Amino acid sequence: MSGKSGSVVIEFRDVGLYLGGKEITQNVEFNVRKGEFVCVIGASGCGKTTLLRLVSGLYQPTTGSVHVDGKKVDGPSRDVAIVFQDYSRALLPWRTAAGNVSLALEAIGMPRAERADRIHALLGKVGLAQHAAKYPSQLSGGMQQRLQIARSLAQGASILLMDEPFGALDAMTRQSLQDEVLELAADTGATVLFVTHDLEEALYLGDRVVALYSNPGRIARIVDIPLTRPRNQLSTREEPDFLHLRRELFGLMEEIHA
Ligand SMILES: Nc1ncnc2c1ncn2[C@@H]1O[C@H](COP(=O)(O)OP(=O)(O)OP(=O)(O)O)[C@@H](O)[C@H]1O
Repeated sequence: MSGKSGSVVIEFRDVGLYLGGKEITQNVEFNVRKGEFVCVIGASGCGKTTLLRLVSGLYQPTTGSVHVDGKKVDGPSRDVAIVFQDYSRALLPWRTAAGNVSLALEAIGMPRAERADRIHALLGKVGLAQHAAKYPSQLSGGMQQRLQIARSLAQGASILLMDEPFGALDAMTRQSLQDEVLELAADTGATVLFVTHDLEEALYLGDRVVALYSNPGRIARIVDIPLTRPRNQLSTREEPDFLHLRRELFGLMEEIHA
């Protein structure tokens, strides 16, 4: 299903950003709705990560504004979590899976007596209930990613920002993690803004794809992805709509690079 009709949760309102005297983004304007999965693509250095930093409050726009749940972003918020590519470094190695989730609950001040149930429920939600006592080094990459997501949910985040999370992985692992993320997003109702270099990954995952021009980063096109869900690594990638959109986006990226 594409074109989610929920309320708008992320709004870029004519966002411009200068850093160190350089114009990094210009006139960026788009919305992401509740539960939507939006992918951002574009050449290296075009400002994809910058958009995530603007949503997470790590950067403040020079002009325009970014809003989350109708509120102007002016710093980090618990509603928004960044899922890092380097799973192993994002988790505390000396804490078990349960301990890593507990940390987020401790941070929001949840009393100890309530924590165990909540940890169990969150680990269950991401399919790690049987691995609560394991340390991150004993978990696969996919499990570590799910643990990061459980921790994000524990902190109360309903918006996940993912920055090329599968960049360094082999094709098979990448595909299985793509499916895990889609399943988790569907199960939790999270809103996802996902940065990738990979056009086909963007098409496979997204409800919409935002393609950026470089220097400065600005929107080239926003494309709806009307492919049915759940998606399937074989059949979705063979659908005529997928192939058509792939051709269209490749053409667009060639134009952008020309
Ligand atoms: N703190 C900063 N000061 C000055 N320039 C910056 C800063 N942070 C990012 N930039 C510049 O902003 C531009 C966009 O960077 P960004 O990391 O958002 O691009 P990207 O599209 O995510 O790139 P990649 O695909 O290579 O990760 C780049 O030219 C980068 O050099």
